[in-house]
Amino acid sequence: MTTAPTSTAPASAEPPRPVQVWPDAFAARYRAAGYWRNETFGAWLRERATAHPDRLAVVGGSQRWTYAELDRRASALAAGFLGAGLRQGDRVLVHLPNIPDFIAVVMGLFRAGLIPVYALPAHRITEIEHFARGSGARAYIAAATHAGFDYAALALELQGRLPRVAHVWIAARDATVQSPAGPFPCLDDLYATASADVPASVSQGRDVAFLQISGGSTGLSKLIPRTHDDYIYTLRESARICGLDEHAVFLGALPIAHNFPMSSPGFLGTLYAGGRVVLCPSPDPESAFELVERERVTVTSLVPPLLLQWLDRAPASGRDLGSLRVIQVGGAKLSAEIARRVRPVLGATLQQVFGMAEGLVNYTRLDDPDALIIHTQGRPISPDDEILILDDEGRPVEPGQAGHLLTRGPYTIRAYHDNPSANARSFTEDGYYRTGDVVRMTPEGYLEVQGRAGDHINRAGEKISAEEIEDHLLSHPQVFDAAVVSVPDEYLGERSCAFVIPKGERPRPADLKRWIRARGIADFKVPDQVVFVERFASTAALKISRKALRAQLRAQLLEQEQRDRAAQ
Ligand SMILES: O=C(O)c1cccc(O)c1O
Repeated sequence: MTTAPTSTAPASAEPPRPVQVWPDAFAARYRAAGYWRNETFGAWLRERATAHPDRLAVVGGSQRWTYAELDRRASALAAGFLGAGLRQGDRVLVHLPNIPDFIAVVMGLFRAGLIPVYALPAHRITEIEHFARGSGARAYIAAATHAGFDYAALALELQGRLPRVAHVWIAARDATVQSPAGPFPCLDDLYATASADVPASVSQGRDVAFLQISGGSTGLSKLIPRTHDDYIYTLRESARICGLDEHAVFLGALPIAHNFPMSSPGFLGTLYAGGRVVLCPSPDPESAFELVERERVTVTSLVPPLLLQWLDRAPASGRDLGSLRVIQVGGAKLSAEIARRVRPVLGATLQQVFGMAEGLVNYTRLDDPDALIIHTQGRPISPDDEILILDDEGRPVEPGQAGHLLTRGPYTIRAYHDNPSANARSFTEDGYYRTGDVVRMTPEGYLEVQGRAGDHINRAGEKISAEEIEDHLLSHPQVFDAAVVSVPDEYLGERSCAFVIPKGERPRPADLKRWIRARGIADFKVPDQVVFVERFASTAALKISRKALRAQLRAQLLEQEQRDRAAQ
C-alpha cells in the first residue's frame, strides 16, 4: 500500500537553518582561485591574538582592549552563551550601539558557531520582532539604554510577543549606556565567570556566519545569509584595496551594524589586517574629531550627509586631523561638487564605495586619477564579479548606456533566508542578483550610479521601503490611501514624502508622524513631509500600478517645487 506524502511538520517545527549555497562549479572555481580559503572568524581572531597579543584591537569609551583581551572576551562569551543553553546554529539578535561589547559579542557568537542577526540601534520593536520571527532567533542582546531609548524594555516586549526568544543579555558597561538592566543578566557577568576553555572555531568556511539585514526595497527587510568564506574574502580584499595594515586605525562613526562600516573594510576588515578599531558612540562630528586627534585615526567611512558635516566643521574644530589618510564615502550618491572638497579640507584621499549587504562592493582605488575618484562609484572587488547592465526588456545595453545592474560572484548571495517569493523576484534563473540599481559603466570599467528602479527612499544611506511605510499609514483610521515617494534633498540626498488621501476628517501631519512612530519603527522611516490630496490622479488605464503612481506623484511634487522657486 502506498500513501501520498503528507505534511507532518508539527506546529512547533524548528525554523529553518540559514544556508547559502553556490552551484558546485562556481564554488570550485572560487576555491581554486584562492578567494575561499576555509578561514573562519573564530580561527583568525585566535591567530591574530597569538601573533600580536599586546597590540591594541578595540578602543571605545573607557575601554582599550588588546587582541589577547578581545580573544579572551570572545571565548568567555562563547562559553557563556553555550552554557546558558544556546546550541550551535542558533540565531541571536544583536542590537548594540558602537561600543566595544558589540565586537566582543559578534566574535563570541562566531566562536560558538552561533549566528548573529544584525539590527540597527534605530530599529524598534516592530522591526526587531520581524527579524526575530524571520530568523527564528532564540536570544537578544542589547544595550540597557542608548541615546535615550530603553532597550531592556524592548527586550521584555519582545519576549512577551515571542517566547521563543528565551535568552536576553544586556550590555551595561560603557559610561554612555547606563540603566538598570531589569531582570536580565549582563554581559559583564559572562566576561567575569564563564570558562574561556572553548575551541577557537567550530565552523567551516562554507557555514553561514551571520544574517545581515537588507535595505528592504519592497516591503519589509529580508535576511541575508553570508558565509565565513565569502565574507572573509571581502575583508581581505577590501583591506588590501584600502591600504590597511597593522598601522591602520579605523574610526567607526556610522552604526557598525551597517554592512559598510562592518566590512568595506570596516571594523572587521581592520581587525583582519591587524589594525586598531576606534568606536564613536555618537555620530556628531565633534566626538569623531576628538577621537581622530587622540587616537591618530587613519581611515573612516561616512555617508554623504555626514561628510558634509565633517567638511563644514573640520576647519574650525581646532582638532588636529592630520592623521587621516582615507575618507570613504558610500551608502548614497555623492555629488562631484562635494567630492572635490575632501582633499583640500580634510587632507585625505577620497574613496567612493558603492556596495550592498547582498554582496557586490565597488571601490575607487586610492591611486586612481581624480576624474574617476570624483565622478564614479568605483569598480568591483573581484575579477570574478560578473556584471550585467540590462534594459527594461532584459537585453544588454550598448556600452556606456544606463541600465539595470545585475551581478553574481564569489561574495554575492544566491538567495535570501527562507523567502521564496523574494528570491523569485530578486534572482535570475542563472543566479544573478537584481540589485535594483540603475548604473552605467565608463570605458575604464567603473560604475556610475544613476538611480534605482525599485521604490525605496535612500535617506542619507538608510534605504526605506515605500511599501512598508504606506502599510503603516494605511493602518490609521483617517487614512484612505497613501503613497510614499522620495524627493531630492540637498542635505539628505533624498527625503520621504507621504501623499495621503484622508478618510473623513483630515488628520494633522504631526498626528500621522506620531502614529507611525508609535507603530514601533525606526525614526528614520517617519515621513519627512506629508501632503494631503483629494485623490490620486487616475490615468487612462483605470488601475495604475503603485510604482507608476509614485512616479507620477514625485513628478508633480518636483514640478510644484520648481514653480515655487520660480515664483520667489
Ligand atoms: O549597503 C550599502 O549601502 C553599502 C555601501 C557601501 C559598502 C557596503 O558594503 C554597503 O553594504
